[in-house]
Amino acid sequence: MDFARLWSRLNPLTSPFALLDILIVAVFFYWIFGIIRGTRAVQLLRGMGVVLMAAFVVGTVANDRLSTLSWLLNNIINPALIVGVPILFQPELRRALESLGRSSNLITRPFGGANRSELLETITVICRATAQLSQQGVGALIVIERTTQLQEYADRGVILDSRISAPLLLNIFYPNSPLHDMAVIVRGSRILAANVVMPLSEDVIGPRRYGTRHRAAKGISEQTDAISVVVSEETGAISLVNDGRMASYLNESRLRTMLAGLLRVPLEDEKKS
Ligand SMILES: Nc1ncnc2c1ncn2[C@@H]1O[C@H](COP(=O)(O)OP(=O)(O)OP(=O)(O)O)[C@@H](O)[C@H]1O
Repeated sequence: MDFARLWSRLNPLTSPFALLDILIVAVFFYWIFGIIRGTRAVQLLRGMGVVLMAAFVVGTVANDRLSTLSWLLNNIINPALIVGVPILFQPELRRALESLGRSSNLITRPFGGANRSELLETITVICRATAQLSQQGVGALIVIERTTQLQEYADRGVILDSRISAPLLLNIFYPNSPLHDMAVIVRGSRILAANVVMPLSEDVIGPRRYGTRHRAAKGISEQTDAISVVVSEETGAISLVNDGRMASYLNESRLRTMLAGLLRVPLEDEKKS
C-alpha cells in the first residue's frame, strides 16, 4: 500500500474508525514497551531494527546493484527473524500473555488471599531476615507470589506451608542446613516451600556478571509476576527483582518501601497497628 492511501485511511475525516485504529495500536505498543522496558528484549529489538532497516534500504535503494546482499536478506535473514522472534522473545511473550490472562481473571485472589496486616507482617519479616542474612554474608533467594500461582515450582521443592517468621527464614538459609540451597516461596503470610529450583534468566549482564542465584531471581520474575528478594553470599548486597528488572544495594528501609509499593500495602497501616 502506498503512503497516500495509508494516509487517507488514517485520516479521521475520511474514515471514522481511524482514531480508534490509531488508539488501539498506540495502546498496544505502550503495553509492549511497558513489558520489555529495562529488559534484554530492548537490545534484541534494537538489533532486529538495524537488520530490518538494512533490509529495507537494500530492498528499496540497491536491489538491482547489490543482488547477492538483497538475496541474502530476503531469503535467509528475514525468514530467520520471523522464526527467531518467538524463540528470542519467549519470556516476554509468555509474560505478555500471562498479564492479559491476569487482567481478565476476576476470580484470582492475589497474595494467597492475605489481608493487609498479614502482608505488612510478611514485609517486616522478610526485611528483618534479609538484613541479618546480608550482615552475616549468607546467600538467600526469597520469591514472593503475587497473582500468578507458583504451585508448579513449589511442588518441585519441599512443601512447608508454615507461618512466616524471621527465625524460620534464617534457619532455612543457614549454611549447610538441609533446605538452604535454592529458593523459598512466600505466599501471603506463609512460607509455601523451600529448596525450590527457579527458571534461570538468559540475562547475565548487570552491575556485575550475575551468578545463578541472581539469574534465578530474575528468571522467575521474567516468567511470572512474582517478586524476588535476593541476598548475595559474595557481597551481602540485597536486591529486589520485579518484572525482570533488578534494583541492587538496597538497605532495609528501601526494601520495605519497595515491597510495600509492589504488594500495595500502605505503610501508614504500620503506624496504626
Ligand atoms: N535454578 C536455581 N534456582 C534457585 N536457586 C538457585 C538456582 N541455581 C542456583 N541457585 C542458588 O544459587 C547458589 C549459587 O549462587 P552463585 O554464586 O552461582 O550465584 P550468584 O548470583 O553469584 O550469588 P552470590 O552473589 O550469592 O554468590 C546455589 O548454591 C543455589 O542456592
